[in-house]
Amino acid sequence: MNIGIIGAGYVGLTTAAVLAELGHAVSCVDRDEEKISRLNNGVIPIYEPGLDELVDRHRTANRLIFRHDVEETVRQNDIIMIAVGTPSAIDGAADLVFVRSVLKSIASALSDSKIIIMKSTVPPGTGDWAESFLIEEGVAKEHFEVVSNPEFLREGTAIYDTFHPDRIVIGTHNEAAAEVVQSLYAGIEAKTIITGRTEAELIKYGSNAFLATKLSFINELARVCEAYGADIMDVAIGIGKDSRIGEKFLQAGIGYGGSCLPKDVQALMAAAAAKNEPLKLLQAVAEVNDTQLGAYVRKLEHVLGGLDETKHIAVWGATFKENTDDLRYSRAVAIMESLARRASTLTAYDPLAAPSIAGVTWKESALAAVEGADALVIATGWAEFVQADWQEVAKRMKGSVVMDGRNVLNRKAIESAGLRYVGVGRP
Ligand SMILES: NC(=O)C1=CN([C@@H]2O[C@H](COP(=O)(O)OP(=O)(O)OC[C@H]3O[C@@H](n4cnc5c(N)ncnc54)[C@H](O)[C@@H]3O)[C@@H](O)[C@H]2O)C=CC1
Ligand SMILES: O=C(O)[C@H]1O[C@H](OP(=O)(O)OP(=O)(O)OC[C@H]2O[C@@H](n3ccc(=O)[nH]c3=O)[C@H](O)[C@@H]2O)[C@H](O)[C@@H](O)[C@@H]1O
Repeated sequence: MNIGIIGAGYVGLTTAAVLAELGHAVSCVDRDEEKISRLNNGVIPIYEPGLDELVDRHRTANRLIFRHDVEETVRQNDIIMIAVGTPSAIDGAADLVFVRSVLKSIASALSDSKIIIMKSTVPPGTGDWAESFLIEEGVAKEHFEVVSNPEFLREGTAIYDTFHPDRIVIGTHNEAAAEVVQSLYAGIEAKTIITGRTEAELIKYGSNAFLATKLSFINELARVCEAYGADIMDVAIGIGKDSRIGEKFLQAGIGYGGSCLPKDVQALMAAAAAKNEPLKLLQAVAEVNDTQLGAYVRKLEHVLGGLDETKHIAVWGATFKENTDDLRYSRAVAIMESLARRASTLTAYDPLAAPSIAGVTWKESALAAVEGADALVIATGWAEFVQADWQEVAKRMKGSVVMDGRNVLNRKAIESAGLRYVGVGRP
């Protein structure tokens, strides 16, 4: 099938590459001309394991093309997939400015029958609104069908997740359109859920909100463990073994970040509030996440006997999690901003990113960053940090405190190097 994907970000690029691999002819369009010209020169603008190889193979075989003319892409393809960003507006609601602008382009170019797939995460009711919007813009109803088809991939494992989804959700009551969308994914083994458009939109928000809830729950329980001298890692294993709860997403840490969980929690709260249904539970989920980092900084302060201009802190990790170069709502960046205001020296290292943060000096390696440090904070769970040479770290540090903000390190290896291990919610 011919598919035009609008938006060459994490979701657009991954979906484009996977659909090309499944045998479709894919055009991926972005209004960012520089991004498109880089893509046409074989430069992938994001770090996502496996994406470059897949894109390169299909681009050179002409199954995947990159362009910046949205209207022309709409004219030439039967299926249009919207994968543009839906960031938070000031009040936390999803800002649909990019979606609206894409719909305008679609309206100006649409003349024959199209299926318009909403891949972007959008609030409940957006599909209905998009349909009305296109009709108001003069498009005949019989010329299009808006279908919700939310995305559940995680950054860092996006290709694997897209080939092996837990489920494919298709939101439309139009059976023919549902069949076409389902056929796009032929070759992927997954349960397909065909439901209403608004239900599909809420499945996406509900899933991210539930994941965030699980994380704030375990992070709050980690505080209780800390107060009672118990180990949250053991407690999480014991809880997760109940198959009704599940073991995943119970890793306590300095809080969740990234471009989606924080924004989608806020957007669902805003959508609910707009219908006079305030979500108290999600309010608490966000609050726990917002305060998790402060609790950890206070712990560092306590362990060091004060956090002042005499202290040199090293931080490993800048991205919001490992295996990505994405810095959006990174808790690692937030911890650096907080520490830089108080410590005398802050040195940092990340394998992929070095954002400009006042007071932070970036080093070329993990070991260089710990030179002379009183304490080391692990803010992102990169494998390189987990496998660090702790004897060498101990030699280079001035102090001995290793703060594991992701509970990923091997405590024994650290302690046998003479260092002091401090996890989250661990004695
Ligand atoms: N990043 C992720 O892991 C996931 C994201 N999502 C959702 O997917 C959507 C996209 O997210 P990302 O890929 O992270 O976004 P992104 O910000 O990485 O990329 C969006 C792209 O859309 C382009 N764009 C914006 N307006 C345009 C227009 N009018 N015409 C053409 N191109 C336009 C931008 O230039 C940008 O390259 C969001 O709604 C997000 O919530 C869903 C699942 C996973
Ligand atoms: O809508 C989205 O964009 C995506 O949001 C998340 O994916 P992602 O943001 O890529 O990353 P996650 O793996 O969910 O991690 C989010 C944050 O939670 C943290 N986390 C995750 C798991 C855990 O056990 N503990 C924990 O602190 C991570 O370090 C990270 O900061 C969801 O997991 C995806 O299913 C969803 O498609």
